Amino acid sequence: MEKQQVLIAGLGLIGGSIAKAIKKESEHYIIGFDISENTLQFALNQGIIDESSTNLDEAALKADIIIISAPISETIQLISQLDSLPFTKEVIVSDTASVKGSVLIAANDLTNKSIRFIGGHPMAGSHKKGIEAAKAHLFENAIYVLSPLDNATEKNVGTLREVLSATKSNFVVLQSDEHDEMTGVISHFPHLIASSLVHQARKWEKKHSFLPKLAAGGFRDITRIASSNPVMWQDIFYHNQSKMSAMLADWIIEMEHLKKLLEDNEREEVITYLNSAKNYRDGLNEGDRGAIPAFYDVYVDIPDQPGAIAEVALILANASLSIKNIEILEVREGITGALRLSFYTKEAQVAGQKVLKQRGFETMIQS
Ligand SMILES: NC(=O)C1=CN([C@@H]2O[C@H](COP(=O)(O)OP(=O)(O)OC[C@H]3O[C@@H](n4cnc5c(N)ncnc54)[C@H](O)[C@@H]3O)[C@@H](O)[C@H]2O)C=CC1
Ligand SMILES: O=C(O)C(=O)Cc1ccc(O)cc1
Repeated sequence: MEKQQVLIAGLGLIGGSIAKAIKKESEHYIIGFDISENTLQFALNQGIIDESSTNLDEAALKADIIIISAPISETIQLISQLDSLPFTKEVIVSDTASVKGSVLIAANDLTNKSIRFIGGHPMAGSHKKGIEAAKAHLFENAIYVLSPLDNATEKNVGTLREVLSATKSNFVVLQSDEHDEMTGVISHFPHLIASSLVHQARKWEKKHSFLPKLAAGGFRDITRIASSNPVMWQDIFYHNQSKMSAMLADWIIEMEHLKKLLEDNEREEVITYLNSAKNYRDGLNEGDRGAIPAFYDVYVDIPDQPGAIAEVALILANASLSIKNIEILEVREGITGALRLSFYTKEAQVAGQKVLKQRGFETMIQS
């Protein structure tokens, strides 16, 4: 395709990662815009962008594609700023905000005939923020949601997809309402619960000062996301308020039900409850279950000694098996610890377990 002038407005974790991926995989020209001078300087110095701009209007008029990757409330304001610009050609405008409803309402209000709006949301991230944390491979194999408005043609969507193909993500088209409901269930609401669990532990620590030392893998797993950027998550809850509030109401009913089961000593019913949750979660591993990522994990026991992790990594590398994620679980001094290795496919998971077993490692796949 023809070389595109891509403007990325907001060069933090997400904008920076998209810029890095496009720069790495294509010849497109990237202009960066951000309110932070330091961010722009960093992006230029690191070769993440070709040109920096502190004037959105000037930069936008040069662009074929504009990707706004600022906080949600800022994104809405930047979209409306574009409306008054005298574009001389068609321009594709997209965003990366975690909530699509309020962004698409703002985009729907645009009167500028040159703008073709395609909402976007790459479904991957990290607990870090800012350009320093940006990674070209952040969205590899992740879902990338696109929500085109009526003014965007198939060709516009194709052009945007082609430029974003550098991220190596998998595109799905969703309407904003279904997007906000689904991300509410699998991303936004769990975040709220994770933070509330941390608060609960903190309250109980007043009675039991030893409590944090008891916090084992389970507590850490379920509260990991509570360590993410609080300002961003507040913005997400605010913009997805109606869905979040409905989910909280649902959750409170569910908790009342559980409370009653426990108070009435309904042991069989509790087993049934836990079993059906286990079966559903385990089923998420199988095959292609849409926007829910599969978990192809292998647990490996390792001795707590220098070189143990390197040995596991080397065995997998020699078998040409790529690891999506590697996590150290519960390594305590002098005793066996465990690694959780996440693979991209079921085949790689099985092959990974096999080679590690052959080399004498204790392994497990959760079933
Ligand atoms: N962090 C994550 O895990 C994910 C975040 N998102 C969404 O992507 C968007 C960006 O998030 P992050 O990159 O994580 O945030 P970030 O905090 O790392 O970066 C935001 C960047 O936007 C800049 N900025 C703020 N106001 C601006 C304005 N008015 N004009 C230009 N630049 C401005 C900031 O200086 C910063 O460089 C948010 O809307 C978020 O909901 C989407 C997927 C994952
Ligand atoms: O919370 C999650 O699911 C993440 O792991 C990262 C993330 C955060 C925000 C998004 O909009 C999309 C993905």
